[in-house]
This record gives sequence, structure tokens and C-alpha cells, in this order.
Amino acid sequence: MSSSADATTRSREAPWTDPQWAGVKWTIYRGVAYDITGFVDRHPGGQWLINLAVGRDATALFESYHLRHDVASAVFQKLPVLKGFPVHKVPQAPRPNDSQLYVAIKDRVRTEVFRGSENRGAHRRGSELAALAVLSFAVLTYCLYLRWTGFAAGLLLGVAGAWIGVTIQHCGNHGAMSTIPAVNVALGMCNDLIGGASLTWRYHHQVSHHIHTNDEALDEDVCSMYPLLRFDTRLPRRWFHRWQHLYVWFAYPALHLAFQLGDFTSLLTNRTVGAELLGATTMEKSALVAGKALHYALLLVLPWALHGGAAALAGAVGYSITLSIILAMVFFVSHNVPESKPLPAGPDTREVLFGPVEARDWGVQQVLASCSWGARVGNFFTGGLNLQVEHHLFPAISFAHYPAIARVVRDECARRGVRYTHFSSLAGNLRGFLCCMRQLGSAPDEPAVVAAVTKRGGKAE
Ligand code: HEM
Repeated sequence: MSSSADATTRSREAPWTDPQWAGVKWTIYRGVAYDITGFVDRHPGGQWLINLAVGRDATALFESYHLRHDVASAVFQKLPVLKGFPVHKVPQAPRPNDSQLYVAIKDRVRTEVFRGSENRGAHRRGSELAALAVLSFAVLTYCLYLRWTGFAAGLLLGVAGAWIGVTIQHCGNHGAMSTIPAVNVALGMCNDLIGGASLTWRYHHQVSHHIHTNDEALDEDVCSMYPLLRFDTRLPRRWFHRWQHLYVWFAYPALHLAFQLGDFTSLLTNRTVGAELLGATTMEKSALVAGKALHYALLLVLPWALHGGAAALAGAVGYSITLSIILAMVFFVSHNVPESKPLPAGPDTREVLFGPVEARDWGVQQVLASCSWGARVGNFFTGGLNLQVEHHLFPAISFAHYPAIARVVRDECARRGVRYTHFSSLAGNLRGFLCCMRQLGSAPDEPAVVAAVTKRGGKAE
């Protein structure tokens, strides 16, 4: 899958290889190519976020990240338009603001939840206390780990690592933890501390997963664990998938190790499974290497020096297990329940979820392909990932506001007859996940028609 899964797959005449556009940081917004070279350093959301737009159609990223669309889009009038740019060679991204559902929800969130306070950045404030709690817990558990290095302390440290993973790094990398970009960058880089890589995560998670949710070819979360796990009926079924709902638990602990392999491969190949690192700077790549060094120094080298190799290795294994299980559990359950996939036994949502990218209603896709569980308590402990539908619609809004936003989303979905899936608890969501994995493990293959079209460059033939 890996080399062909990116919506920005290059073709021979494409702008990525044409010397005319080589020194230009270009992006496409609604069919027009812009030169953003002079703007990236001035981007109010931070350079590291607008870098994601470089070299691709960024319409979906742009429209899903700016609550004040009017303010953000006004900038395009001042940006240089690239005349003669082969826009048609670049795969078209979804256009969230073409979704009536999404626009209606966005308008109501502004008027009913923020009531004008978004003009002062209120939508990116509110999770400071949660951040403090998570960081304090992490420091405390790391002190315990250093003092009593071993398997048990590693298990506990893994809980802290996972809490950082779902809350601090996740929201920081989305630009949702603070109105100050530098704070978001710093919190986002905690991903490197816990064993991930904030750079590759942004491309994997934001460019691939968030934009193309549950698309078997373009959403890295769906295709990167195949053939081990089959998350979609368009991925060919293998004999062992019928037991995937059982062995998924044993596959989880490998996640931390898989991150390591994946991050270094991405650095060498300049891509994640689902997206090319087209806007990544040398500084960002150096930070990835430094982050890995720091992670291993803290997890292994320092404890090794203090307590010896056996204790340090046992600690690292314990860490890896809890970190992986918690992260996988929280992330996987949100898009893999029978309601979020067109399965033989379920309602037919093929058109919305499997249709050509250009024709999809992005807002409806996000709602149908995601599910939420619980309310405020779950929100605090998962950094808003429990309210996954709301997170997918508003990734750059602080999770502190998701419970209020959820009321609007549910109401608007009910008015428009769009199914909104909510479980009262994580246990309910987990049951749905296992049921979905079992069904996916035995469901017949679905033709991958759409994937074939998008892989050829986003144009139907
Ligand atoms: C492609 C061209 C882009 C332009 C012209 C642009 C422009 C802007 C402008 C003018 C603002 C200030 C908005 C305000 O005060 O309400 C802003 C904020 C922001 N941008 Fe962008 N942006 C671009 C791309 C991106 C991308 C690709 C991302 C994310 C992946 C992003 C994420 C953000 C965030 C998180 C903020 C702060 C949000 C807020 O205050 O509501 N931007 N951008």
C-alpha cells in the first residue's frame, strides 16, 4: 500500500518535479494555486502548521482549522496567485465548506457556544488545567521510574506517556492548546519525548487521517496496519482476519515499536504511509532525530546507568505495553464500530464514505465515520478524544469546549437526519469496536474502485 496511498502521488509532468516551481512554497485553495513562501513565517497559527499545506491542495486543512473562516480566507486576496500552475495535476482535496451540515454547525458553534469570544481566541483556551495535571503526573511517574526502575514502574510511566499522547501532544500538534503558537509547538513536541515523532505524526494524523477519515487508500490509520489488521472491506481479506478481534490485543503492544520503525523510515523516504512530508523543514527533521535521542536517553540510558541493563530493559518493556495499549484503544475505537463503516449487516453509507473524494460531503463523512462516547470526565482524561465527532469537525478548538459543541452537533445532525453515534461509556464503544473487527474479519471483499481513481491523481477517467 505504502507507495501509492498518498493523495499527492506524483506524476511525471506534475509541479513537484517541474523546475519552474522548485523554489516556491505553493499551495492550492479551491482550485487556485498560491505562493505562500513569504507568508509561512507570518502565519498566525504558526509556521509548523502552515507547512502542512505546502505542495498540496490544502482546502480541507484550511477550512477545518479556521473557525473564523472570513478572517483567514481574506489573506488569499493578498497572496501571489501562480499563473500557469498545473492545478489539474494536483489531486483535489475535499471542500468542507461545501458541506451544508458542516457550515450550519460551524455557524451555530460561533453564535451559540462562543458568542463572539472567538474573536479574542477563546476557542483555543480552556485546557490549561488539564495540561498542568497531565504534565505533573508525568513528572511524578518519571521520578518514580528513575527511583524504582523496573517493569511495574514502566507500566505506570506508560500510563503517563499515553496521557501525554492523547492530551498534550495531540492537542498541541493540532494548534488547539493555546493561542500562542510556540506553546502549541512545545506541547506538540512532547510526542517526541514519549517515543513518537511530532513531525511525522502531523502528516500522518492531520494530512492523512483527519482529511480522509476511514478512506482505505488515503487514511493512514486504515491502511498502515494491513495486512495484520483489516480495518476496511476494500482491503483484501486474508484467512487469519477472522480472528482479528481476538489477536488485536496482542498486536497493540507492538505499537510503540512500530512508531520507531515508521518514524525512521519516514525520515529516510520523506513520507509517512499516507502523506509526503512536502513542507517539512530541516529544523523539523533535526528535531525528530534529537527527540528520539532524548526519548531513549530518558527511557533507557539514564535508568541503565542508575540501575543496570536488566531493570532498564524491563522498565522500557512495561512502558511500551501500557503506552501502546492505551493509545491504540483510545484511537482505534473512534472510527471502527459497525455504525462507522459500510458493513454488509449495517446501513448503506457507501456513497458518502466510499464515493470519489471530490464528490464527498466532508462534514457528513466526519460524522458518519466517527463515534463519540461519555461526556466531561472522558473528555478530561482523553483530551477530548472521547468526543471524536466533535474533534474531527473542530480539530483546532480546545477540547474544553467539546461538551458544549457536542450539543450543537447532535441537534443539527438530528434536524438533518444524519446518524450521530454516541456510546454512554468507553466500554460500550469497545464492544462496538470488537463487533466491528469481527465483522470486518469475515466480510467479503469490496471492490476498491475509488482507490484506483484517486491513486491516479484524483481524476476519474
Ligand atoms: C494555506 C494558507 C493559510 C492561510 C492563508 C492561513 C491564514 C491564517 C490566518 C489569517 C489566521 C488568523 C485567523 C484568525 O485570527 O481567526 C490563521 C490562524 C490559524 N491557522 Fe492558518 N492559514 C493557512 C493554513 C493553515 C493550515 C494548513 C493550518 C493547519 C494545518 C492552519 C492552522 C491555523 C490555526 C490553528 C490558526 C489559529 C486558529 C484560530 O485562531 O482560529 N492554517 N491562519
